[in-house]
Amino acid sequence: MVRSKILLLLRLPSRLPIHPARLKPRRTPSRGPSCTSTLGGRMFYPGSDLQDVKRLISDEISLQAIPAPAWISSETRCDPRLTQEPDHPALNRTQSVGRGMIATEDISAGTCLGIYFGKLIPDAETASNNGQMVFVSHIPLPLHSMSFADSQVAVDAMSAAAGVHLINHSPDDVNCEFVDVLVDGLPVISVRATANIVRGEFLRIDYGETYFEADEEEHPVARFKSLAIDDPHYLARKVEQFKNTAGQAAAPQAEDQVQPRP
Ligand SMILES: C[S@@+](CC[C@H](N)C(=O)[O-])C[C@H]1O[C@@H](n2cnc3c(N)ncnc32)[C@H](O)[C@@H]1O
Repeated sequence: MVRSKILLLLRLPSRLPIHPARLKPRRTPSRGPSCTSTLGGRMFYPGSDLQDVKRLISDEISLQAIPAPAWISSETRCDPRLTQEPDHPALNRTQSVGRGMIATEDISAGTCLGIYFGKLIPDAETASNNGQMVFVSHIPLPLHSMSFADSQVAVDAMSAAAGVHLINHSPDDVNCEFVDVLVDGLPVISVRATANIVRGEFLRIDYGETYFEADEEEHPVARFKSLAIDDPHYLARKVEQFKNTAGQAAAPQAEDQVQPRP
């Protein structure tokens, strides 16, 4: 069975079924676009070589094959009905969990929402440095990585403006999940909707039980819809956030909640 796992710059999540080690940042030269596999005319894994891909699609790994979605060659490699929100509130509204991904239209359960796109990192690099993951991107930005547990080949998700690597964590009440699939014969880590998602709803995915360590607190994330700046509730929410920051407790407002799905 192939298991997905997520790795973050500077820290490996110990909650997911992956190496319980920390990701050490290390800049190494890119190996260049030697992979000949393409999707939509673009290099699928620009930093990988063909051997990496062949190993991943060996007989040892059997993955469900899905047709290439229309958005596969887009910059974000995700459903165009998803967009980045710069400020995903935590449930108590005094904190934000950073950027998040949000649906701009209703999306049905089962939809492939995007793929975890990036460079393949081969065994030698993932296993190096006493089992600690190696950060192989030449881009000095915080990157997110996922890997196929059985293959030990990781993917550095390059920081596109938006993409499924920006989906925030929720321990329960998720509306999507990680799934390993083959797209046009290439193994990818995809994100699939597990429920009907309504317009304006934040995506919520389970990173796993041991992702958050002492240095980073896990917050229940809001199921709130994002509010447009001209929404009558927008200003009220900002005022409430300001008050909360000043130390006054406030409970979530019912009108902001996404309606329960059937
Ligand atoms: C895969 S990134 C998600 C995108 C991220 N919010 C950003 O702006 O880049 C994972 C990081 O988002 C933040 N995050 C996501 N969900 C969270 C949650 N429920 N509680 C606290 N932090 C969360 C944490 O900083 C975590 O390390």
